[in-house]
Amino acid sequence: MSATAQAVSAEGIDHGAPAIRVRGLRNVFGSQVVHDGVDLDVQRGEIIGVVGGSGTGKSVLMRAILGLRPPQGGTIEVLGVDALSERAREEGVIERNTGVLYQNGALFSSLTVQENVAVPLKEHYPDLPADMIDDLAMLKIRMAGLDENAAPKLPSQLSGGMRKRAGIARALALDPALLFLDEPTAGLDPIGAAAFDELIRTLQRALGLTVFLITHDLDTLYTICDRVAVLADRRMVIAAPLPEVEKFDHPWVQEYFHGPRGRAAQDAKDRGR
Ligand SMILES: Nc1ncnc2c1ncn2[C@@H]1O[C@H](COP(=O)(O)OP(=O)(O)OP(=O)(O)O)[C@@H](O)[C@H]1O
Repeated sequence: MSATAQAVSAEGIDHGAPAIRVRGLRNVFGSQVVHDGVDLDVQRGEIIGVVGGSGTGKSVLMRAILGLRPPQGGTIEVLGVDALSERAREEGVIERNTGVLYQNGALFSSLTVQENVAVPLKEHYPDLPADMIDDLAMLKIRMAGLDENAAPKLPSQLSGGMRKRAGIARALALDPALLFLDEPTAGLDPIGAAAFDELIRTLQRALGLTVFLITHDLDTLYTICDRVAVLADRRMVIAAPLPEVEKFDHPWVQEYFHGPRGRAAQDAKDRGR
């Protein structure tokens, strides 16, 4: 078997391919064109921060990459797999290799934390014995920085920060190569947000994850993102390391990074936050 053949798994995952490759993506709702020619490459093992004004289509982009909503045009590859293909959808390839933390945590309110984390395990590995599922769920709960005491609690019995950690535990359930986070620090106080950023960075390094992170939080961009991608004018106007993005000549970018909040975040980074 050649090296190339070995790098491609039975389910079609190409371990040499970029984590995400989007070309010419077009998304339309009725008469509203949200994306018109979005291109994006996400490299293995990077944390990419996706920013843009409200309604520029950050969540729509994430849902398209996850195969949750077919776009009106363009191509999407995730780990070398055509994410829009029938086969990928039918076999759940993208779902099995990605973990997602939605904005509100999206936990099942009637299930405990441990039961929530077990849901994807039971769905994808129905033959796993129950005690093994419990052990795996507990491991993910600890990896997300939660105490074991949180496991039997319902989401309503947790603080906002703990709920997000429970969401991360569930996102990690299937040992994904890619983690998608939709505004992970929204609603957290600054100390909680900084701790959450730290958790993401630690997990990314320890597990070699690729992280696609939608955020409005400038501190998150400055502290943990390797590159920043900016959605504006219905496309990705730049995807580059922050120093390059800060200098990019675009009105939204200039306002965002050099307005009062942008300057405060830069100062905080310089002081070591
Ligand atoms: N299911 C849908 N039906 C109709 N329009 C939609 C749908 N989903 C998204 N849109 C529209 O697409 C645009 C982009 O939405 P999206 O949620 O991706 O924005 P966003 O960049 O994530 O915004 P925010 O930063 O405010 O969360 C919005 O104008 C929204 O109204």
